[in-house]
Amino acid sequence: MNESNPPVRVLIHGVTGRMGQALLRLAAERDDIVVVAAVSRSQPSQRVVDGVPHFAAAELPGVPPFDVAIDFSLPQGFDAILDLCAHRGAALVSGTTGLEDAQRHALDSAAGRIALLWAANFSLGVAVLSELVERAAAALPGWDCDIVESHHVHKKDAPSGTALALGASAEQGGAQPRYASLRAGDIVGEHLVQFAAPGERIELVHRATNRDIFARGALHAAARLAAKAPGQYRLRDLL
Ligand SMILES: NC(=O)C1=CN([C@@H]2O[C@H](COP(=O)(O)OP(=O)(O)OC[C@H]3O[C@@H](n4cnc5c(N)ncnc54)[C@H](OP(=O)(O)O)[C@@H]3O)[C@@H](O)[C@H]2O)C=CC1
Ligand SMILES: O=C(O)C1=N[C@H](C(=O)O)C[C@H](O)C1
Repeated sequence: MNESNPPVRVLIHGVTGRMGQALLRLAAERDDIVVVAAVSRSQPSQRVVDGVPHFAAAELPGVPPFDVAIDFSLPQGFDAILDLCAHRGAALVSGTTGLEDAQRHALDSAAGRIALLWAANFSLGVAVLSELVERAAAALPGWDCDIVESHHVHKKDAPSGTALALGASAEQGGAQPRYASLRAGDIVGEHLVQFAAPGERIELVHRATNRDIFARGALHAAARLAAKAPGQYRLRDLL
């Protein structure tokens, strides 16, 4: 880090969650990012943790200045962080899944004012899988296409955001995907895309075994997005 590039000031939204905790831990290892605020739905048990001020969702309007928010919360929390970023002119990286259509439209319109990246999955492996799925679908017209996703028992939305994004890639290639969801134990995230025809089957699988991969991808994107002009960006634009 040289003196002309001060660290990007980050707000973590959903800090008490599985992803929020990984983001906080991994952000501390980087010198291009400084976490200036951390927000959860409920009142924090400690006001400052390791030098980072913590806030409840109701206190969001009063958080200190930040360059980019990283949001891994729930759909109920999404509107408030999008509004705050738009109001403050700050960038937003969001991985929150299960958003309503109206929330996706709000993202599209906010892109006129701020730099935005929403991605259903921040792993490099899923980005590559997505391209493979589109190619396979295009090469296998008329084959059955089924997407099976498995996650931990605490996950609320189904099908997962990643399954729906892989389904969109399959549709791009001409397939008509069906979905199945499993919730079991502590599975971090598995996605199987199966193409089947009489007498043969192709299976493309991604298995995430550690959610640090998602957190690293989101932190990397946030560090780059902070300097971007308003607009909607894809993960691959920021690699
Ligand atoms: N795109 C990707 O690569 C990935 C996306 N995800 C998605 O990220 C999201 C979070 O996942 P995970 O960490 O497992 O979830 P958790 O349930 O563990 O954490 C949710 C977090 O959001 C907070 N929260 C809930 N409601 C609100 C609200 N109204 N306002 C502000 N904060 C709120 C919770 O606070 P409190 O503790 O106070 O309730 C908590 O900090 C999910 O949508 C999941 O699907 C997950 C992994 C990867
Ligand atoms: O909730 C999770 O855990 C995950 N959610 C994302 C999704 O809905 O696809 C990404 C990953 O699979 C983990």
